[in-house]
Amino acid sequence: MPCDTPVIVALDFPEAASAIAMAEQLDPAKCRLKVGKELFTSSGPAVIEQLHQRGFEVFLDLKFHDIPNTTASAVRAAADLGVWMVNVHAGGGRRMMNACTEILHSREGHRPLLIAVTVLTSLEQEDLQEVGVDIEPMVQVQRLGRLAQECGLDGLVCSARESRALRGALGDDLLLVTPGIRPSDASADDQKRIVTPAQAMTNGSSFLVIGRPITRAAAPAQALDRILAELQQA
Ligand SMILES: O=c1ccn([C@@H]2O[C@H](COP(=O)(O)O)[C@@H](O)[C@H]2O)c(=O)[nH]1
Repeated sequence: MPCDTPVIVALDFPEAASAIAMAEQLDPAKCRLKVGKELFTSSGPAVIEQLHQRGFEVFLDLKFHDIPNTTASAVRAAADLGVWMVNVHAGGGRRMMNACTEILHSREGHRPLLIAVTVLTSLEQEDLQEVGVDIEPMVQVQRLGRLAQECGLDGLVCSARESRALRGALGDDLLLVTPGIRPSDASADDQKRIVTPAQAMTNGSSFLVIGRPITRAAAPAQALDRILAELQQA
C-alpha cells in the first residue's frame, strides 16, 4: 500500500535482526524506512529485501560521493534493489550528478527518486569554515540545491531550517527531505540545525527523517503516532 505520511524512520542499527525487530513494531502505512551506512554495511541488500517483504518503501541513504562513473554505477545498483529513494552528495559536482540522472533515465523499469545532500544537519557555520567554506549554511545549501536542480535531481537533503528559503528560491517541485528533526522535548544528540516536526512541515519540508526520537523511545510506535498527531495539527 503506498504510504502518504511524510515520516521516514532512520533504521540506524548494527545488524539486521534489530532493524527488522524495529520495523515489525512500525506500520508501513504510517512511515517509510531509511537504511543507512551502518545497517547496509553490516547486512547488505538482504535487509532491504526483508523490509520490502514487510511492505515498507525504503530510502537507501548511502550518500554516494565519488567520480561520475563510480557514483552513477552505484546509483544504478541501488535502482536494481528496487529502493524508493537513493542519494548522492551534491558536492560531487555537476558532472557527477548529471551522470547519475542520465544513467537512471536510460534504464528500463523502476526508477528511484534521486536526491542530493547539501549541507549535513550535523554541521554549523564554524564547521563549514574549518573546511574552507566561508559562507553560512543557508547560502551553501541554496548554492548546492540550485546545482542539483539544474542536474535534474528530484530533491534535496537539507535542514528544515532552510526549507522555507529553498521554496522561495527554487520553487515547489523539488522534494525537501529533512533530517535533524527533534520534538521539543528530545535531545539534539549530534545534530546542530534541528527543527521540530510541526515547524518542519510549516517551513515546507516534504519528508521528515527521524531516527533516535523514535527508535530509542521506550515505545517507538507510540512515539511515531505522537509525531504524526503533531503533524496533523501543523
Ligand atoms: O544531513 C543529514 C543527512 C542524513 N542524516 C541521517 O538522518 C538520520 C537522522 O537520525 P537521528 O537519529 O534522527 O538524528 C541519520 O540516519 C543520519 O545519517 C542526517 O542526520 N543529516
